[in-house]
Order: sequence, then C-alpha cells, then structure tokens
Amino acid sequence: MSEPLRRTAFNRLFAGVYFSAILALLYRHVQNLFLHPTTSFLSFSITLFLFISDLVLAFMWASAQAFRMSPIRRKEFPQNLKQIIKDEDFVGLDVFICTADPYKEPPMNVVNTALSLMAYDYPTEKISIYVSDDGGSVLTLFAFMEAAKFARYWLPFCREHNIMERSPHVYFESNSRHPSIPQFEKIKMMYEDMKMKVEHVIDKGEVTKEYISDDQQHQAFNKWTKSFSRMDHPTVIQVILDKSKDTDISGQLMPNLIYVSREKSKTSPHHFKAGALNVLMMYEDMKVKVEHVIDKDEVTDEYITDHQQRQAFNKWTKSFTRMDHPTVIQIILDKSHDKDISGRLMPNLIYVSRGKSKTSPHHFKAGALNVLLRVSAVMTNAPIILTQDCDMYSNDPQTPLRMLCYLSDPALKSSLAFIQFPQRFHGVNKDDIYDNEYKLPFQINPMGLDGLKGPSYVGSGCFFLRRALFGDPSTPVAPEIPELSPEHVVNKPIRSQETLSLAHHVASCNYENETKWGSKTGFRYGSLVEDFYTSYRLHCEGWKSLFCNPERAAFLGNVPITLFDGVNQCKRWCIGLFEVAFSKYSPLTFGSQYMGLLMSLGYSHYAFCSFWCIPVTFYSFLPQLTLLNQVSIFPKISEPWFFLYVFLFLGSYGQNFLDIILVGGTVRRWWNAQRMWMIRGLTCNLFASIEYLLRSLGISTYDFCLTSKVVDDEQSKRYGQGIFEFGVPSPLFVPLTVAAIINLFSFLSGLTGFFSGNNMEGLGLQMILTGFIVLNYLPVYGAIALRNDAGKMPTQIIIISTFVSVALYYASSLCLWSNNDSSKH
Ligand SMILES: O=c1ccn([C@@H]2O[C@H](COP(=O)(O)OP(=O)(O)O[C@H]3O[C@H](CO)[C@@H](O)[C@H](O)[C@H]3O)[C@@H](O)[C@H]2O)c(=O)[nH]1
Ligand SMILES: [Mn+2]
Repeated sequence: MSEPLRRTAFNRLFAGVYFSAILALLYRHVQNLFLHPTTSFLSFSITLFLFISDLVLAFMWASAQAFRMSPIRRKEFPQNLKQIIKDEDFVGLDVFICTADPYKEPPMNVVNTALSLMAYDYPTEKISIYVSDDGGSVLTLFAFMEAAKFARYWLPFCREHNIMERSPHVYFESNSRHPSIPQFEKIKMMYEDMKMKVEHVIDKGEVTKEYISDDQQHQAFNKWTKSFSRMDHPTVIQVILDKSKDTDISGQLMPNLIYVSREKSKTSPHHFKAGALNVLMMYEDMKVKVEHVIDKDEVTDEYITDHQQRQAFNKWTKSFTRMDHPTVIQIILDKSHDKDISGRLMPNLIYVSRGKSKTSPHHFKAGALNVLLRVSAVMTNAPIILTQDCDMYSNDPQTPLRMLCYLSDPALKSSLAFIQFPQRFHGVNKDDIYDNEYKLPFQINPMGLDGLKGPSYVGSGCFFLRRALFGDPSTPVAPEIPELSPEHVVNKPIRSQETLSLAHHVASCNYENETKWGSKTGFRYGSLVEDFYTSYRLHCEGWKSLFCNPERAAFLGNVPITLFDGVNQCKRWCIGLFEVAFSKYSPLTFGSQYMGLLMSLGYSHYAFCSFWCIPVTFYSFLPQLTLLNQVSIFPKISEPWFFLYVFLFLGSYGQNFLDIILVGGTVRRWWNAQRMWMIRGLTCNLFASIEYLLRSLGISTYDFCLTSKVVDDEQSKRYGQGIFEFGVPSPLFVPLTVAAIINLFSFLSGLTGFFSGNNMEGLGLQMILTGFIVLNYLPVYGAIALRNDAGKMPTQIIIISTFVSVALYYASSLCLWSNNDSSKH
C-alpha cells in the first residue's frame, strides 16, 4: 500500500515561489556583472565568485526538487502474508555478505551479521548465505566454521523464544543490561575473563606454549606448519558442520551434551534459562576461539577438528596473498544435510574467496558481488538476492516477509528490479554529531524517488530480483554459459563435483575477460559507489525500484565514530559519484534521455554533490576577508535585496529543518546535520574534487579505502559524550581550521567596528553570516584551544592553518587596499 505525502502540494507551491526568488538573485548578479559593470577588476571578481556560488546553490536546489515533487510512503502487512502464500511457495533467497579485511572488519562482526540473517523467519531451506571474503583470510573462514556450529543452537533458540535481536552479540548485550536471567552476571564475568586472556595474547603478539595443552597438540602444531607450506593444493570442498557433539572446547564447563538432551523439552521456563545460558556459552566459546585465532593470525591445530577442515585450511599456502590467490569455495553448511539441534534443516552457508591476481582488475565490491552472483547461480540460483555489508545485521526477522508482500503484487513485479530498505544505524550518539544517520539521502529523499521510478540502491539491505541484473525488462541479456541465466533450474546437489568445479571456474579472476559483466550484466563497474551506479544504470534501462522503510529498522549498521573516518568515507563516495557524473553516462545527458527529467535531476543531485564545496568555500572566506577589511559585498540592511537574501536563507534552512523533524529528528540533530553539511563542504567535498581532478590529469589514483570498524575505547568514550574527534594530522582538516580562524577574527573585528561606532550598515549581512559560521564551528575552537586529549586538533594542523590564515589575510588586504588606491586615482 502506498500513499502520497501530505506536504506535496505545499512543496510544489513553495518551489514556485523559491524559484522566482532564485531568479531574482541571479538577475541581480548579472546586472552587477554586465549591465552596470563596476569600476574595478576586483569587485568584478568578487561578484563573479558570488555568482558562481549562487549558480551552484541554485543547481543543487533545483535538482533536489526531484525529491519533493511526488514523495510517497509505503506500508505493508506481513502478518497477512501467510493467508496468501504457503510456506513451500516462498521464493528462494540468496543472501550475499561482503567482507574485505579481517583486521578492519572483525570476523566476529561478520559472523554476527550472517547469524542474524540465517535466523530469518523464513523457511530455512529457501535461504542460502554466500559470504564473499575479499580479504582472502583463513581467519574469516575459521570464524564461519565456528559460526556454523554455533548456528545449530542459535537458530532453534531464536525460533523457540521468538527473539527479535537475532544477532547474538546484540542479543546478549541488550540482555545483560536488563538481566532477565539470574545467571547472566556469572557468565558475563566468565566472558570478561576470557577476553582478558585474549587481550593478553594480543599484547604479546604471539601464541605462547600455554595455549598448547598437550603433547599431541604440540606435535600436531608442528606438523601443521609443515603442511602449511605445501604449494598448490587442489580445491577441496566439504561440509564442516559436525553432527557429533564433541566440538573441542577450551573451557571444561561446556555442557554441550546436557544441553542437547534438554533442548527437546520445549516449554518449561527453566529450560529457557538453561537454553539461554547454553547458547550464550556457546556464543562466548565461539567468540573466544575466533578472536584467539585472529590474534595469532593463523588457525592452529587445536582448532582443527577433522581431516576435511585441514584440507580446507591447507589452501592457504605460502604463496597465498590477499591480492594474489586461487579461488577458495567452502560449503560450510548444506541445507540438504545439516540440521540444527532441534532437527530442522539449516540454510546453506557458503564461503567464497574469489581468485585474485595482481594482473587482473578486481573491481572492488562490485566485482565481489558479481562473483557471488555467478557462484550462487551455479549452486542455488534463487530468484531473489539480498545484498548485505558485513557491518550491518538484521534487526527484524520478518523483513523477507515484507519483501514478499511487494513481490506477490503482480502489478508491481513486472519491471521491479529491487526493494531497498534504508541504511539505519546503531551506536549513533545522542545528537548524532557527525550526521552519521544521513537522514536526507537514506530516509527522506528515497521517499521522493519512490514516487518516480524508485530509490537508488545503497549497497546493503537491498533485495534484488536476479533477473534485473541480466538486461532490461523486455530484452534479457543471455550470460556466456546457460547455467548463469536467471531462468536456469539447478538440479544438482551443491556438493557435486560438477557444481563445484563450475563454481570455481566462474569465480576465477580471469573469468570476466571479454564478457559483459560489469557493463551490461551484474553490478556495474567504473565507480567507487557501485551501488549508486548500478541502480542508476538499471533505472536507465527501464527498471523500477521500491523503498520500504518499516518503523522497526530492518537492518542496523555501524557508524564511523571519528570525524576523520566519517569524512574519509564521504570522500570515497564523492569521488565515486564524480566518476558517474563525468562518465559518458552522466545523469544530466544520458540519464535525462532515458529516465525522464525528474529522475535524472535526482541522480544528478548526488552525482554532483561535491560541487557543494564551491559555495561553501566561497561563503566561508569571501565575506569574512572583506569584512576584515571593512569592504561590503552584500546589499545593505535597508535595501529590499537584503530581504531576498533572508528569504532564500530561511526558506532552504526552514525546509530542511521540517524534513528532518518530520522523520523523527530532533532540533539538535538538525543543527548537527547542517553543521556537517558545512564541514563536508570544506573537507570531503573539497578534497574529492581535488583528487578527482588530479586523477583526471593522471597525477594520482585512488582505492576503495575501507571504513574502519574497529573501535578504540577512548575514542568511543569521547564519541559517546558528543565530543568532536580530530586527532589525525591530515590535510583534510586544514581548510576547515583556516575557515574557523578567519571567521572568528573577522567576526571579532566586525564586533569591534560595531562598538566603536564605525559605519557598519553595509556589513550587516556579512556579520550575520560570519556569526552563524562561528556558532557552527564552536567545537572546532574547542578542539584547537581548549582540549588536551588525543582527539584535539593536532598541533601541526593548527600551526599550518594559522600561517595560511595570516597569509590569506595579508593577501586579501593587499588586493583590497591596492584596489581602493587605484579607484581613488
Ligand atoms: O574491495 C572491496 C571493498 C569493499 N568491500 C565490502 O564493501 C562493503 C562496504 O564497505 P565499507 O568500508 O563498509 O564502506 P561504507 O562506506 O560503509 O559503505 C557504503 O558505501 C559503499 C560504496 O562506497 C557501498 O558499497 C556500501 O554498501 C555502503 O554501505 C563492506 O562490506 C566491504 O567488506 C568488498 O567486498 N570488496
Ligand atoms: Mn560500511
């Protein structure tokens, strides 16, 4: 069910009024520039800069209207679904999880993501989980083997007790805050104890004898080192889930056997406690093992339970490196065999680390997704695909049912490419100081696009119809081999030799040479924002998409907790967006032909978003430097043009304020979001523009720099308190700091002028603007002058910025005064 938003009529009306105001402003600039050409070159340049800035602002405003013309909101009723569809008619679902680095993306987090998805309220035999490990790490594989064992307990536990938080980490965390189960405290202490041991190993940086418990293990350990060096092991694929319960456990307290027998009686409350305890202990056990292995940086013998496991790990030979290695595919769980402890079949769990070589491009995440697309086609070929980042877990087990609500509507289905759930986040601090929520692009604007052809894809939490990745709605593009076609029916077991060798073949690094992958089929290559670009091309092909934003977040993700991580992530996006903006498929040219004006404007709004840096930079320096020299550049307060400026400012800020408040934001969150817009203008937008320019000139290249998911305690404490974290002596912070300094001094000099009775009439607007920026930069001043923690502004940055500020001041004085002199003559 969908309904238009009530504010649409008002939006359209307001757009008309605002548009006239923009025209008036531009008219004024043109008049100043050309009709009454002012005497000096300098004032001409100042007007020109303001004109350019306002043109960019006008473009951003106009393109944003795409989101305002016909926004809609949808609601679905999954509770009614079972009346129309029987369990066996549920459509198959292949889930893709991407991870790329075991150190930046802790495998325990990835495992939690996978477990939360495996435990969906959906017929398990319809689900297959594919994990793409671009880190090519044996540690990640190990973590998943442990996860598979734990899943046998976790899945029935969730079902029986109807747990909502199906990420075990989140479940245990929220339940230790409200201990409904008395024994939790005790277990928590055990956990802390184990954690200390693990951290001890990290400190030492090696595995000491104390972790090798007996002679047999010791011998095995030595043997393992030898076999580790063996080269070119043939591909082996096996099922790891051990049906016999003797998973070797470090703590003797593991009541594995007892638990299994108890699990069969379902209803008693005592059983619930025991069950919960058991599951918790299993989880902690898995966690300790995984973290232990990661600290040691290798899977030692004590953790390898059988021959097949050893064969799997032996694929990591000496010549195996992250960027250069053969394909590894491991079937960790097979839904036709592996059962959980209650006897129910479990979903497929398949580990894939695509082959890589230094000589063939791997296309980052898009490349990883395309490999999964092919491997899954060969093995299960489910018509629906869920793509998920390793840092986002499922927060609602009913999510796939919501997806089905739309799929069962034949009117929607014919040209539907994907259903996007918004990226929402956990662990955001109270007022969201870095605007990590990105409410505008993730929650507000998609409602606008949903009323047109649909929202763009945001990389995670998105259900694709497989068919949409193979040609436009009317003319399918046939893949090179029939087994990859969405129509192909899989009739061989996933562990059959044929299936496996084909899977390895389509996952190899040369497979895509001379094919349409990345250009006509699959996820599209050519941009660091493969998500944005792929959906853009799909919309151009005539596909539609849907935005589904239930009240309870379907998925929750991590946020960067330092300003540096945040702006770096944003910089990568901006560069990727530029790649789309200036490609031959630019939304302005190509897009407007194929998707209609509004859609292409919407896509342009993002593609060109780094252009924000132009007005933000000019408005952060020009009015201030001229104010310092008492030169007026805006209309006087007594002039009617003054009110035009006020209207334009209040109009756009007011509308943005309403947007945020209407989706449940607070005044403070709005304030912080507009501050971040200002900060991004001078950091990521600016640097993305520079880097993009350098790359176009062939001077530099860029990479997909992963967003850090590892949390430093001190940093996270400061983040919790809402304190801005600078800390890193990066050039990114220089323009920001210079702007902060110049605005402060300019404002102070303006105040002085005002109190000493100078004629300030023409400087009113400059004073207001500067004051507003100073207010926004309060945390920057704090970081420069008042703080002493590791997150303060680094001294180098302060020194450099002070020099730059002084230089800018003198340069501007020189220009302005020589100009005054020349105009006197
Ligand atoms: O070569 C690569 C690089 C990244 N990834 C995965 O891509 C995902 C996103 O990476 P992350 O560092 O978390 O970047 P974010 O900026 O948080 O991701 C946002 O931006 C990306 C595009 O830049 C989208 O792909 C993501 O879905 C979107 O959440 C992660 O699961 C990575 O493991 C790969 O699989 N292979
Ligand atoms: Mn991420």
